[in-house]
Amino acid sequence: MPSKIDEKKDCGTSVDEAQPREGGAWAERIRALKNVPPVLHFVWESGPSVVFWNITIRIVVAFLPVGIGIIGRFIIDGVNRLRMQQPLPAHFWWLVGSEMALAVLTGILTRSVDYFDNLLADRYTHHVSVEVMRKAAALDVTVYEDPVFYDRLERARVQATDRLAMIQQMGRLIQQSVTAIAFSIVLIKYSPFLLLLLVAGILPAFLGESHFAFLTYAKNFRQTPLRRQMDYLRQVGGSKEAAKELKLFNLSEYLTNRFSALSQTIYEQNVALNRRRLFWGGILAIIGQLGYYAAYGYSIWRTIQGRYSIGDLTLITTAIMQAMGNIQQAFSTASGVADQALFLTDLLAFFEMKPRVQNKEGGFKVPRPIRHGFEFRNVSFTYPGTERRILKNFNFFLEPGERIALIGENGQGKTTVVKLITRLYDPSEGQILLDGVDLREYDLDDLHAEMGVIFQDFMRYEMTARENIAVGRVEVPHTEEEIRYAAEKSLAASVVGKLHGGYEQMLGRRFEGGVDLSGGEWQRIALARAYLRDAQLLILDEPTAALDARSELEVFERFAELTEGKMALLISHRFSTVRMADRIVVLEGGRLVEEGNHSQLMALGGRYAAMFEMQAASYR
Ligand SMILES: Nc1ncnc2c1ncn2[C@@H]1O[C@H](COP(=O)(O)OP(=O)(O)OP(=O)(O)O)[C@@H](O)[C@H]1O
Repeated sequence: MPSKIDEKKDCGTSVDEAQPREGGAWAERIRALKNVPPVLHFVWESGPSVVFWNITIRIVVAFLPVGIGIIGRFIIDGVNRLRMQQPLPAHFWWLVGSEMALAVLTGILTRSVDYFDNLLADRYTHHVSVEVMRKAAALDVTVYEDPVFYDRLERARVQATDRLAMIQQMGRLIQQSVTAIAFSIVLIKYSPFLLLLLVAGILPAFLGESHFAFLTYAKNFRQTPLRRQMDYLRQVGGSKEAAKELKLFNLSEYLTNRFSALSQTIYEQNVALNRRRLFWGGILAIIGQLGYYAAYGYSIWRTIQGRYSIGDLTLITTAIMQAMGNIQQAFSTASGVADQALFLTDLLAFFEMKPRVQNKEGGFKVPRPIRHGFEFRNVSFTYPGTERRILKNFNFFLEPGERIALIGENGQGKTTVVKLITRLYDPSEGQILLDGVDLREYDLDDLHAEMGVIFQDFMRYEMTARENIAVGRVEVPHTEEEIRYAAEKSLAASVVGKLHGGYEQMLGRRFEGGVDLSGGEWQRIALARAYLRDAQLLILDEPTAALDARSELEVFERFAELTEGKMALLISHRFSTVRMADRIVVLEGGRLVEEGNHSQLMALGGRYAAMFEMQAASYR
């Protein structure tokens, strides 16, 4: 049976997956270079002064080998003069001292470059990770149901945290280019032909390297879904939640085999590519060597002819080696940067994603108090990327001071109503009004601030008990009394009372000293969050399912007290709770089919009465 997710084509945001194809490699690579400027911008933003010093020192370091080479030439020619019975040139020992000073300086500055590289990488990782988290938070909940988005988010996360190499490469590219240019100028001074020989030798190797770097990227890109599956299997295999089922259904072996099969596929693809790279890389490297020896042979020949001195030959040899080494490295670093830039396609695409649910600039503040309440006017809704209409011309209102219970069998659209009233989604057709004004006209943050919502699948934060309650309202500081009051109301106080560390007790098992709670206990803690919010609308979506009947009754008695004068929307399958509502709304097939209070609906003898009787009978 296809899952909900399988059915989706597009979920909330336009995620156009530009799969890199092997054929379009070069065009793709050149296009990817447009990613470099925005990334440089990120790098710059992470620490302008660190970037400045990094580049400045690298440029100084880049010139040092040229200086050392040129001084070396004079030293060698000087010594050679002795052999020809001539005196040492003036300042000879100064030259030796300067060469040594430059060597020492190179050592010091190279270490400083490492220091600034690390500093910058840390800052960049921090900066981009924070931006990724902010962006992910700003996107619709819809995108989290989209596997394409997940792949992209995962790649973006890796790209945000794994770019030390890229930062170093960019710096090195500058340094290598400056050194290569400086030595090339030295060579051109002797003979342009030398430089030509070098470039001819190096170019094929560069093209080969770049091509394979792209293929590696394309391979990694294709492997992302496999890696996600592997991560999932690894996570399930080691998770606390799954441990019981894994043992009892004997699933561990099955999961391990699936993991191994995926891992093997990835391994084989990697080996195939690495073999090709080894073969072609080797051939192209030989061509490079030929270029070097041709230039070397040419200079020896000219020295024998007496056109170059021994010092010249030494300088030329150094210059050839350094120019060749640096050009080669600069090419491969540039290719590395282009490759990294391709990876960054995902990061940048992620940053460009736009949420469907937009916050209106300068939107209205939610009235305090709300006067007329919420109204669903002919609302229809289809989840993005699916065909089925979940709500069909749904009409419904919720007035101030009312407590409404929304009931219906599984999958009738109750939670969907909550998602719409909280603007996690916008209706496909029709309107939702608050005090007669479309919800979309209100400031989204302000709207959310007026709602206290606890969903069926509420979060269990692996934080202290206090923090688990306090996250209900992080916008403003709260007092100790407020936390305790919320805990009293939700019955969480008795749970906290039993904890060794009280409100400071770490919950969950992930961190040291943490203790786990039962489902019902977690639920009470989560409920306290809703109570902590000074919201005008409280929504509880089956929040008490894990509570025993007595606790649930107690929670709702308090709920009734607490919501006095506020609006409350309650979803529950327990009729003992539902009957306490001022009005009960029955949903079926995405439509409102009955509404009224308990006695009215019982008197009507319709669906509500039938469902109520069915549940009552099961208790008899
Ligand atoms: N994100 C989604 N994408 C696509 N379809 C969805 C999504 N969420 C829910 N649905 C579908 O919408 C229908 C209504 O779901 P909803 O969660 O609103 O039902 P419900 O009445 O709250 O059910 P329950 O009592 O089981 O909680 C279901 O058939 C469900 O499969």
